[in-house]
Amino acid sequence: MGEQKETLGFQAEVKQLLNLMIHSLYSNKEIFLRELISNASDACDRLRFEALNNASLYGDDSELKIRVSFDKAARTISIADNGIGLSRDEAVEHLGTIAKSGTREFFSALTGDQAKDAHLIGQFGVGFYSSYIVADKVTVTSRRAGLEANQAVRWESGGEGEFTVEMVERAQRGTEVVLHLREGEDEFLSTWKVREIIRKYSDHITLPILMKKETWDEEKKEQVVTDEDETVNQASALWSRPKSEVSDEQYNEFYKHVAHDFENPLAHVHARVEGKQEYTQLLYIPSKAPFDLLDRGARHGIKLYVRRVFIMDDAEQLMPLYLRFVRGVVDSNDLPLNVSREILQQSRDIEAIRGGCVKRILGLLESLADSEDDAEKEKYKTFWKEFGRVLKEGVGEDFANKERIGKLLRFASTQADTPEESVSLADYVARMKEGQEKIYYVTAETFTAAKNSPHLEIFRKKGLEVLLLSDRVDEWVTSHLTEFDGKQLQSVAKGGLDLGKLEDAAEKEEAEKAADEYKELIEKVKATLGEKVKDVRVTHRLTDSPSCLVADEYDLGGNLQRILKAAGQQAPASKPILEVNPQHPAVQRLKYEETRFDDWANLLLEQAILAEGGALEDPAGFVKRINDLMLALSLGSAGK
Ligand SMILES: Nc1ncnc2c1ncn2[C@@H]1O[C@H](COP(=O)(O)OP(=O)(O)OP(=O)(O)O)[C@@H](O)[C@H]1O
Repeated sequence: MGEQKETLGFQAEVKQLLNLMIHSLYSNKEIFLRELISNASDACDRLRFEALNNASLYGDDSELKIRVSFDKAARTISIADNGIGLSRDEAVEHLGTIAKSGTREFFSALTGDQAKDAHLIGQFGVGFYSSYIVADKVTVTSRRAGLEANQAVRWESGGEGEFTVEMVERAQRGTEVVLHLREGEDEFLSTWKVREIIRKYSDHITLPILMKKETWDEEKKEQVVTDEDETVNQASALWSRPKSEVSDEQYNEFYKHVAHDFENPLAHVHARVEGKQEYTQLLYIPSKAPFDLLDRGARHGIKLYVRRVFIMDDAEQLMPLYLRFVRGVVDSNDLPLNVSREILQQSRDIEAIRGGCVKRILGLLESLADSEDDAEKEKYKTFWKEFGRVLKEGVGEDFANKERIGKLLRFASTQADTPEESVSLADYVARMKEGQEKIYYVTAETFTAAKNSPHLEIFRKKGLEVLLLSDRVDEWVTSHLTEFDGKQLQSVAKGGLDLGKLEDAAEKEEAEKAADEYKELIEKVKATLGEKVKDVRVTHRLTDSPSCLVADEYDLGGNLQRILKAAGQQAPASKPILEVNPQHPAVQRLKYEETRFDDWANLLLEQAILAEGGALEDPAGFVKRINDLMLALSLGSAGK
């Protein structure tokens, strides 16, 4: 003991968040209670988990509960739990900083527009700091499980940049958060009001939430608080109730608790599985992607319970990475209570449960995607916009479900020519032309680059649809999903273009003639470009552009090579094939060019590289060539 009260500063982000939160969330102020009860419940869950290996942490107090009370005279409301508690250092760390993944993204997404920012804050997680919406001072007194009574901590702050901490005595383990209400917030000093809020937002909490009972005092002619406890919530695990007894609102509130989200989920599935493995699953798809969606190391959202006892958060073995956005609860009847992460990793039972969860989620997505109902269909669109990029990873990750995932994919295509990803592979196949055997796609770094790719010219001319892929992960998708519904997926920028039955005899003949006629020129270009290309040939793909690059059938495409390079990975160097268009005047005149043949040949290559979004090895050389040629042309015309 004897440690002096210390004053410390909040991390800059906390100050900013507090400010924003008080203003943007005021219209929703009662949620502070939900957040504090949620934290109290998490703290009890954490204690139960640590106590699995160290039962002495319970001391003589093993009935976990949450108590909400208020003091009218002092104008305070208090939320107390006998969970894991906080040590001094933990209080300083957890209640003074934000240590979440996605923090940077969150702050850079803020707009200054209150309505929009309220949304973002909700998505980011409001938690403990939401106390300051209604309080102008918050006092947290806490004793970590396992520490002595004199090792408790008192944290206090007016939420304006600084907080104090000091060591104090506390008889019981756990945390009490006392809110000193702001002027005008007296509505929270009513049993009736507080009970209503708890029932609305926190009914699903599995621990009892206790309040003192109130009765009517005849003499005083008013409600008085008695000494008797009553449990305000149902305090039974929501997922263990039959579906018919759970309302949509209850499902939604439970979601907000498990997912630490502010908004309603997009959809949920609730099922009891019987048979070899018995378990209950209540799984949700959020309506918004979290800030750290693309971070494959970010935390997962499934809580594991065994026979209603909380075992762990973030049970990554229960969901594959490509479904890392799913939130919810799995409650097993068969796993041992002392199951650890290590055991989970090798458990066959877990594998079966995980397989069941994946099927359930894919089924839920299919039901949205295939629904006749417009609202459900709209949900699938929202889902795809938020999480499509991640679901795509599944094509390579989950071999067993590859086909099902394939059906759920949505792409942009030349059909609408807009960036909106709305075309399924089944839609594409249904629209395939008579005689078309393959599903064609192009990959590029951006939608615009894909849409304007010279490789599409012949496809546009013939009215053949091409999928326009511009996500990085699309390269991964197409390398794993090589077939759909018996049709091969074919890059329009790879290999020799064989349009098969789509080409008529006259076109074939003309192409052969051109190849013959240009043989000599092609050889000359090839000799000029030397090591820069793998081959040069006459194209079938172009109608307007003079040249384009293609990758050999089994080589990496240009886009993939650039992605790998940007990611600092060693890509096997493969050289492109240059295809030139004999219909183009620039190619035709090359037949007669002598003095500047080298410049022209290089330009054919360089513009093809630029058109597909590549970088030139010698940009200065390119600029010089362009200028020389422009000069030569203008001199030529001036001389006329
Ligand atoms: N009642 C409590 N008992 C023990 N620790 C607590 C309690 N309340 C908060 N904490 C600690 O403070 C941390 C910060 O809480 P806060 O509510 O700000 O964020 P969070 O619960 O981690 O996430 P979110 O913001 O998404 O709710 C918690 O992660 C926890 O470690």
